[in-house]
Amino acid sequence: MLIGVIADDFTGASDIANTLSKGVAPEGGLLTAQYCGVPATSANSDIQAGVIALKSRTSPVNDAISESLAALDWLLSQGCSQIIFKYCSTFDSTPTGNIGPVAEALAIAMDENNVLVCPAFPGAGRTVYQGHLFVHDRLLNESGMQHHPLTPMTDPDIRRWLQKQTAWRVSHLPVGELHEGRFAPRSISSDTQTTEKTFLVADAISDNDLIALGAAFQGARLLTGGSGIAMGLPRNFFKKGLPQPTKSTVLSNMGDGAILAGSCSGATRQQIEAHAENHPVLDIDVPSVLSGSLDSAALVEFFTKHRQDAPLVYSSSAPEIVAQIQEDYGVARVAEALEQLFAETATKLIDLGFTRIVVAGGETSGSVAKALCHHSSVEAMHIGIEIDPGVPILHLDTSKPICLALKSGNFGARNFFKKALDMMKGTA
Ligand SMILES: Nc1ncnc2c1ncn2[C@@H]1O[C@H](COP(=O)(O)OP(=O)(O)OP(=O)(O)O)[C@@H](O)[C@H]1O
Ligand SMILES: O=C(O)[C@@H](O)C(=O)CO
Repeated sequence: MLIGVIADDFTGASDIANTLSKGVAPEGGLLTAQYCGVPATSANSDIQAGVIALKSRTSPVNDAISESLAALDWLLSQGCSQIIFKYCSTFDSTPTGNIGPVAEALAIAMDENNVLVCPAFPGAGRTVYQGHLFVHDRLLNESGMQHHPLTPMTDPDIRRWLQKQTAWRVSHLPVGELHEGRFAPRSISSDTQTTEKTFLVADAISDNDLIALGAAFQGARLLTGGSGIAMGLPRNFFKKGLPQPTKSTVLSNMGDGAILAGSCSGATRQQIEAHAENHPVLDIDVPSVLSGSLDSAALVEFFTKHRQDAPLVYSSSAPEIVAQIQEDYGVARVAEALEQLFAETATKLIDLGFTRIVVAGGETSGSVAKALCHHSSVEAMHIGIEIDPGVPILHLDTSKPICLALKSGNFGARNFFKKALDMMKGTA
């Protein structure tokens, strides 16, 4: 294993696994596997990039640090020479969040003093300019992310937000300097290294910027960012003579499909609306879930009844409704109840012969993927074709074919759900 990734959620993990697996033309990418948590056993020897999916994005700082360090130990023991800490391209965290503390802990463990920070993912509209994060043409705090149920992003200046989470110095690598070629390959970790512990927030407004950063940081043992930061990294290994891997993930005899949406993000809500135009959908009544009168049996009944018709069940609601529910019942209690409901439902569906499961939302995907991996006794998922930017088909490493798509809340085109199920069947 050459590159190891510690991802703070499951959709983010499949996003960066997709980037590493695709690489950039002409060389392409690495043979990549995604793991549900820290594996208990060693990776297959042909795997070149390993992505450990944690569910630590909203965990307390100390828990996130210890899980991330355990992931680091495993990745280093598999031979990785470069580690990426993957967080969200919208830098999802709170002022007391764990991105800064986890990055610090990993840097200390790896003896790195200057650590890159770059959430940019231009393919999904996320760019960093003058240290500020944009989602398409809006600043982060005007993009809808200011209403996120768990991590409302109210400041677009990544330097200022990160500085709230860390005592390390936070500095800036302006895109102008990158364009002027002032970051010659390999120069960053040698020439500009300072002994003062520093996070370098890098601008990146295009894929080319990320590829240039990948070349400039090829000597870095630790990088942090969104999935875009991995774009330029496989090339560094191919340039050193790594042979291109053979990849084969085949879709055949796939069973019925189901869609579970727990994301309240704008894009997911529009995708649900689009899907509802031609497919059966069920809106979960959250208070009934909390009172115990609505459970996974009811959802399974709905899915079974409509199993041929791409059925979708969702809890997603508008920000004001989510805020009210959270005020009435508590943020954590609602999240836990819904995530458990989705996870239980998904495992029951697998037992009933469903083999294509699409999930929307990072936290929601985390509970569903963990439950399915546990249920099927697998640790690894292989990376298949990309459905929409940042969302690949994942193949569970089981004897009977099971595919998953874990969609980040704001990813995907309007017709994502139908497209995903069709692609998983091999008919799109
Ligand atoms: N109607 C609702 N009311 C309150 N909370 C909800 C509701 N529906 C979902 N949630 C919770 O909100 C959280 C949504 O987070 P999740 O990570 O799944 O989606 P997301 O943030 O849109 O996705 P991503 O992290 O990929 O951007 C989950 O914990 C989910 O259980
Ligand atoms: O970076 C992103 O936007 C996604 O991979 C993600 O982490 C959302 O949960």
